[in-house]
Amino acid sequence: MDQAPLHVLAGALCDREGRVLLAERPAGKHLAGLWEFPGGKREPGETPLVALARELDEELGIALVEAAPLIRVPWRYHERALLLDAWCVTQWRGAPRSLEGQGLRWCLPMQADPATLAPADRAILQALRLPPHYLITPAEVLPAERDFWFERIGHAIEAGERMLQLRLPLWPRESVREFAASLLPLARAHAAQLLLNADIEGARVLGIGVHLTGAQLATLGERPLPLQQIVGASCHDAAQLAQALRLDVDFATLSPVAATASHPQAQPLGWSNFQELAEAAAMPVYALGGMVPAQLAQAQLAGAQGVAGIRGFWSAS
Ligand SMILES: Nc1nc2c([nH]c(=O)n2[C@H]2C[C@H](O)[C@@H](COP(=O)(O)OP(=O)(O)OP(=O)(O)O)O2)c(=O)[nH]1
Repeated sequence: MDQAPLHVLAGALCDREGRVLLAERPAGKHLAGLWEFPGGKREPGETPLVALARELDEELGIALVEAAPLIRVPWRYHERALLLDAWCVTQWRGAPRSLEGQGLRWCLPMQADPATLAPADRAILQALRLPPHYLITPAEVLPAERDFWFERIGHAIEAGERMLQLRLPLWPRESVREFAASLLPLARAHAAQLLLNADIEGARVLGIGVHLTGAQLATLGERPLPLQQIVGASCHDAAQLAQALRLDVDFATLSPVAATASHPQAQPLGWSNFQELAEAAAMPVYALGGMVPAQLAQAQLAGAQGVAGIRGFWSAS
């Protein structure tokens, strides 16, 4: 019989400049030489926060003051199953120093190289990088409405939205690419991510992200873009989330959480099914379907990275 997974705490110390502290796993330990977030195994009788505070004290000589849950990543390294429980540590006392001879370095999450991290930490890095909102354009937008939507998306980016999917099924593919290219300078100036729906080749050429459809998930054999370009995937059940993980995507949307006008025939998941699926997925998951930005706190309580949406979001931004 499988043993219960090892419960491992990981603390992402976030400083005022938005940098996080990475530690090198010491020689002789499992995954030696790879970078990780400081932490370690929970001991019997400890709560997660007590275990995290102890590890941060032992490894870095700091006292934990404030931390919030970030993501829980179920992972398996050969025979070793673990639950990597990552917290965002926003306040501590003392200056972190290497007490176990481990290398330490501060870096912005966008500048960390995922290939140098312990494999399970890629999901933590994505959770640090990805924003709480994911906006998707309404499917019925016509090519004739281009200028209106150019302005609308521009306003959303200027208002602070950081990730947008261009899903424009009524437009010729070339027009969507041209539209994305024209939005890119503004998006880059604000560090906002643009994703094309399904158009892997367009995303490759433009150097932007792609959001994979369920049909693409089923047929692709590997991640379609380099790690520097973001890849999302539309999922509706555990099998699709598992396939998204095999393809090494950066995040998934899981839908429909609630009844939604765009997919009236789909059976809503509800928050409890959403939570079960999101917690079993080793990647950030956005709640999609009938969502409005005001549901962010509820979605995060259910283990979501954030909320994604079409109608409820454009009216708000
Ligand atoms: N601490 C930590 N461990 C991680 C991360 N990512 C990741 O895959 N792991 C794995 C590596 C190990 O298999 C396991 C944690 O073990 P550990 O060796 O750090 O635990 P510990 O500090 O209690 O060490 P020890 O005294 O038992 O040697 O989790 C991470 O970001 N932080």
